[in-house]
Amino acid sequence: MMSKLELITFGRAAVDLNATEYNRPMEETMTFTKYVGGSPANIAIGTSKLGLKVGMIAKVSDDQHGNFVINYLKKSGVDSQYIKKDTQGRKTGLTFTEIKSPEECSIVMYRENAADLYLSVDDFDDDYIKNAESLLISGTSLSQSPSREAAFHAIDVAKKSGVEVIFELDYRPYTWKSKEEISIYMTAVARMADIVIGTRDEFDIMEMNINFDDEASAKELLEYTPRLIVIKHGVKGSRAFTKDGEVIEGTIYKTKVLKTFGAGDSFASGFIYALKKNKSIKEALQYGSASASIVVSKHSSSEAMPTIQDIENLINSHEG
Ligand SMILES: Nc1ncnc2c1ncn2[C@@H]1O[C@H](COP(=O)(O)OP(=O)(O)O)[C@@H](O)[C@H]1O
Ligand SMILES: O=C(O)C[C@@H](O)[C@H](O)C(=O)COP(=O)(O)O
Repeated sequence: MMSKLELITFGRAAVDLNATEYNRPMEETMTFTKYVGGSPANIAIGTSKLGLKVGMIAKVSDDQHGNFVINYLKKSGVDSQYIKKDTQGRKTGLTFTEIKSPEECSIVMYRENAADLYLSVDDFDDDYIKNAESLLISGTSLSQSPSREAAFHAIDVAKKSGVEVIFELDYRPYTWKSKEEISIYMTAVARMADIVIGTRDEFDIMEMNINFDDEASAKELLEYTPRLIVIKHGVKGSRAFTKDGEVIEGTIYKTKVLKTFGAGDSFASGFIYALKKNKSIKEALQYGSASASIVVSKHSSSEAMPTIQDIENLINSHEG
């Protein structure tokens, strides 16, 4: 029997096509390099590379792109038995990235009829979740049915079995129908989760621009299930808030930035790994930040994920 999974990520496994030529708009970019992408897939790869036992629940296209994603996840050590192939011809999502300058990056997602949003409750076995330590849900999987119901079911199974639920807000402005819908579903899951991670902008979207303030956002959620809220602020770092009123500041490791995307998924990977290894929240923020610093200096969001040695070398080189 397989040993217990420490983490299952749920949702999008897709393809990133990152501009090979930097410092130009997408209109003028002629070549792209292909990587596995999709926030939950990136986090599965990142945490697996750090040494956690990780599985993923996802749905990809039944074609060469789906094969590429599954093969890469397997090669990265991610248990892929519940990465299903869509039987109705739906496609693996594609993300094209533009690197105009290290500070000016953007992404264009092709997600019409994306296979991951058709992940359904029939695509996985409840026991798979029951036997894991943690389940990571990405906000995008809530944007459309049947993936939305599948996510709520997965959370329900996790909660009934004492499996920790981590919610990565992962807001993408695709496939949602209205601001109210985003807020309703994201808030419902955030209130049920044990740990919530998101950028300040993502909290603003979830809250429909009510708080604009980390303390207020954290206070509101900490009255429900969550024990830990992490609010990220890009180059300004991050802040963690605990149920017993602790506020922990996370700083950044300055680096030569190649592109800005990938920071969130690598941060989550380092942060979750450190928590699993019983590091303090302060240390977990350092691991997340070091991991992100390494990934923003490289070309991809998945292949660039650091090893534990890379992260600890970076942290140690700044000690004192
Ligand atoms: N330019 C950067 N240089 C070094 N670290 C960065 C940089 N941008 C982000 N990070 C790190 O990555 C974390 C997450 O970045 P952020 O941009 O807030 O998330 P997201 O990528 O999800 O939008 C930050 O809290 C910080 O630790
Ligand atoms: O999540 C996606 O589908 C796209 C990602 O694979 C892409 O690399 C990206 O945008 C990463 O973003 P971030 O980690 O949230 O900065």
